Amino acid sequence: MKVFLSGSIRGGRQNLPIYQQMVQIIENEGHDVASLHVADPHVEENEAGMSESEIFERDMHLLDGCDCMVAEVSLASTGVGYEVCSALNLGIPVQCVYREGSTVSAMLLGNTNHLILLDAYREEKDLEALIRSFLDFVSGEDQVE
Ligand SMILES: O=c1[nH]c(=O)n([C@H]2C[C@H](O)[C@@H](COP(=O)(O)O)O2)cc1CO
Repeated sequence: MKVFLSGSIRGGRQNLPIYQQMVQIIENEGHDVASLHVADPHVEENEAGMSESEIFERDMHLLDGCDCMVAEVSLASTGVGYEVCSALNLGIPVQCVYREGSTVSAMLLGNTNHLILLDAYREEKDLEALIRSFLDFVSGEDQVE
């Protein structure tokens, strides 16, 4: 599957190691991350030559080609919120993961859309099982034969 990883950029980069770990988890499961730039420590320098609309169009185009989204929502990021909402509007299933105790928006926590799954993790090591379970569910691998 093609997976869109969504994570904060201008909302703060302090969780970059978590985004990098998420890429590893998704790739180890045999899937492709369409938005590798989110986990790139040099994303802002790399994209300095792109206009704001080029960044927006590139991401929306990438999202449109994805089977699902995994979003890290521990930090408040306008772009992540926009991407989650865009995925839901496109009918793309979204897993939102966040560290326990984070201040997560009610627009996510209170969202009853059947395509959104919210999963809190206590430690980074808990992420792998959560993400793997979501990817298996979306790809249909956990369905009874
Ligand atoms: O330079 C960028 N490149 C880019 O791909 N994005 C997308 C991907 C991220 O999942 C999300 C981050 O949004 P924000 O920058 O508002 O935290 O938006 C966001 C920016 C900057 O807003």
